[in-house]
Amino acid sequence: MSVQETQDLIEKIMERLYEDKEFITEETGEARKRFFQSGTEILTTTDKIIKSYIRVSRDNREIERIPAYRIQHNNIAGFYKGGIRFSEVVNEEEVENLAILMTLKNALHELPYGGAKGGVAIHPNHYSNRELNLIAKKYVQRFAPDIGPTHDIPAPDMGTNEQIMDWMIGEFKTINPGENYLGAFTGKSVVNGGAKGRREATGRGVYQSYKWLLHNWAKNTSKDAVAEGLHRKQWETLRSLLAKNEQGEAIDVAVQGFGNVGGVAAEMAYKSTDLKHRITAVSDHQVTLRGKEGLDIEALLHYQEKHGELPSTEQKLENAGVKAELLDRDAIITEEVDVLILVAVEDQIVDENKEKVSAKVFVEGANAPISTKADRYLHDQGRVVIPDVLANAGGVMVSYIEWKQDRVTYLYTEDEVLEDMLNHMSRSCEKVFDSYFKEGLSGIRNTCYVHALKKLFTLLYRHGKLF
Ligand SMILES: NC(=O)c1ccc[n+]([C@@H]2O[C@H](COP(=O)([O-])OP(=O)(O)OC[C@H]3O[C@@H](n4cnc5c(N)ncnc54)[C@H](O)[C@@H]3O)[C@@H](O)[C@H]2O)c1
Repeated sequence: MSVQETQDLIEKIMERLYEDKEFITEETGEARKRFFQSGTEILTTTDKIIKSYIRVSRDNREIERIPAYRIQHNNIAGFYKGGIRFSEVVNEEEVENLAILMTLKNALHELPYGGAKGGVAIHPNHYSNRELNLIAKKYVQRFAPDIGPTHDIPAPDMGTNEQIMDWMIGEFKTINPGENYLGAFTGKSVVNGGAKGRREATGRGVYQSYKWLLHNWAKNTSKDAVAEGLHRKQWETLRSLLAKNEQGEAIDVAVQGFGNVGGVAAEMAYKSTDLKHRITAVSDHQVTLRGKEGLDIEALLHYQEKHGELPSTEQKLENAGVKAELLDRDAIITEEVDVLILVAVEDQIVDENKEKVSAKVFVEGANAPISTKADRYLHDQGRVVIPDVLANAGGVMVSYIEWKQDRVTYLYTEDEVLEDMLNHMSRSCEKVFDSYFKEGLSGIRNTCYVHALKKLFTLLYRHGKLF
């Protein structure tokens, strides 16, 4: 999804909210029109885009200039919040879009944060630890005036981890002596004030959003309780998956991306006792592995932990003790499965390949892996897309817990953290799926945007920001 697509969707939903006379009943006529125009302008405009270059001296003594970004979209709901991504394809447009999605995600899940995102255009595997440490510290030096526990709070994202956050907080502390530094970054190591269970949180949340829809909702909701039309088709889609389990068959699942989030989501589906799954394909940046009888996910996780990637040759598969067919990286998109969990990068299902996918349920663990047009196409076919803003918020939910514990210097237990996150995710799912299926709103993503934009617009209105 591009920035333009996201902004267009925001505009469309704001028009809908303007027409909804039960929303902000105090304002009518010209004043109402003006307020909604003004709210739409604010929410489709990014507050601040900061681009810089990080100069790094490589181990071979060459000097490299690397583009780096911090983009703050909106903070009406609270301090800016969003991850920092290390990826060679990072660019301004991508980071801005991700910052907008963070504003929407935090509002949807009622977290007291606005939206931001950061990025550094490197492939982390091509840099030594010394070089990564330098890049992390220089990033903080460049962006320090715009970061802080009560201003903008970064976290890990693709290509970054708790080690990078620890280096960043170390530098932040050096630059800002005497300040409350711990809450300036989340996703740190536990010894450094991080929340227990943070690494698993996003993957577990991704799986929870899917499990909640199938196991808690579809299982217990009759067709009559669903709005007529497409939504009933989608109810049938979900019931067809449950029917497989009832007949003793497994639900076939493919997981694109086998990193922090994808690995955990795959493991949750693999080990689930509430629903019976067979993981028939997984992929990473090099390869798709197919195992029609079900892949040994535990062995693959073990291999991934040791080598940082999936086995991509016959010899490596043998070393991993895994039986699988080796396919092209992108083959996973068109695998014949019931559920496709997308946890790699943006723009994986787009206009060009949307007709070739065969899954019935899609879970967006990554941000924006399905384009607006493809989403509409899948929706019109009665298939179900659980969108990024809903599905992948487990990480930021736990970041909120981490930020709170860093303010009072109290360490929540892992059970407390994960229980809090899973309950939070279930509440969000209930809110979204109830209004989507019962009120017949058009698309689950649109439903999420309606909830998020109602909250953001109400805050702008109550703060007196609209004229
Ligand atoms: N980590 C979080 O807490 C978090 C939170 C919200 C959203 N996300 C999103 O989830 C996605 C994955 O994040 P992560 O933290 O697991 O990252 P990661 O770097 O740990 O893993 C990314 C995985 O995707 C694979 N990959 C990269 N390019 C690919 C491609 N073109 N095709 C197939 N696989 C590819 C990598 O090999 C790796 O297995 C990202 O889009 C990220 O923005 C992450």
